[in-house]
Amino acid sequence: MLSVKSLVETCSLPSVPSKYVFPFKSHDTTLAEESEVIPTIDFSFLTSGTPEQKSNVVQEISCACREWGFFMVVNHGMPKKLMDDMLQTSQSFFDLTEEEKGEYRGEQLFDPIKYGTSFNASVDKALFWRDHLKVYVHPHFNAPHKPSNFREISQEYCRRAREIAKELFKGISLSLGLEGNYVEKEMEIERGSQLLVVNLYPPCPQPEVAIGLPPHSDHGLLTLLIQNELGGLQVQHSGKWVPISPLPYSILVNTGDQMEVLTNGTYKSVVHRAMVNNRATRISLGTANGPPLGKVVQPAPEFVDGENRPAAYRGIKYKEYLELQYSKELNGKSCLDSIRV
Ligand SMILES: O=C(O)CCC(=O)C(=O)O
Ligand SMILES: [Fe+2]
Repeated sequence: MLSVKSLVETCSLPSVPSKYVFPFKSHDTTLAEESEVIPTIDFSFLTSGTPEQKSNVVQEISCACREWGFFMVVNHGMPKKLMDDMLQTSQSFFDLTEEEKGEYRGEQLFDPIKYGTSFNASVDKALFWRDHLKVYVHPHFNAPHKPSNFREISQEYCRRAREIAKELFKGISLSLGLEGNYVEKEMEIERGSQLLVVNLYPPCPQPEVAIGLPPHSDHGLLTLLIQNELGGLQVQHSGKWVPISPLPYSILVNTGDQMEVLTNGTYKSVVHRAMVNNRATRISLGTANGPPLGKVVQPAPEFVDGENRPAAYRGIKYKEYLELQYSKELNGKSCLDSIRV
């Protein structure tokens, strides 16, 4: 199937082709007040703050996870140049010819490197205004061989993103009143999976009728996301859509479905979507940090209490959960709903 980038570049489209028209409902356009902003977490307090600063930031993580499931991390130590280089080499990947990128075209969910469009075009009802590159980067590192600097840059970027995720897992564990290494140990993060997802949203002639990514929650434990200067991400909060305008060089973080299952719903995954624009290409780059693919994730005993609080989800291998998500259209939290007890 034609990539959106090729569609835009080869045909001068006056309007969006009908298969890209997204069935928005009227309330889908309700935006939250501008005063609604996601919490900001100062990462440096977590790693090198005074005991008081650390305990405050753990408290802030607790509120952010309970009330939002989405927050912006600053002072995270990821070098700015590395963030710029990562976005740049990702853009260069999409700038390769379709023939060059075609090597990585595939429909198999667990292909180590997969270039494509939409989400799963064989089940998506409407197509999404989005091309993507998905690379499994941990525990086995993979990278496309073009552009030539992609391997080196993405390896360093993903390594650092994993380090940041590990510290956040510590903060999250403490915020749940557990030992700092709880999530890391329980979810075997040392050999856990990390999936790099690059989203390319070319300019769209009718941004109000198409969507980049429909409302969905992320499948993993924790997603770290960066983007170029163009907005488009919106997070669902108290029934309204909150547009996200991240500070330059901040990292957006959100809790995913595995976190909701592990904590038996204490920390929920959050629904978000990507809107498109008619000005320029937006690029976003996420790393989904999860347990090993073979790990069965189920509500942990710490969050289950007999009949007072029974397990609300059935245990399922992370790999099978990914298969389940890929077998249906991407639609809010429908995948998580299907494993609710
Ligand atoms: O493009 C964005 O801002 C969001 C991307 C996203 O939600 C995802 O890749 O799962
Ligand atoms: Fe997402």
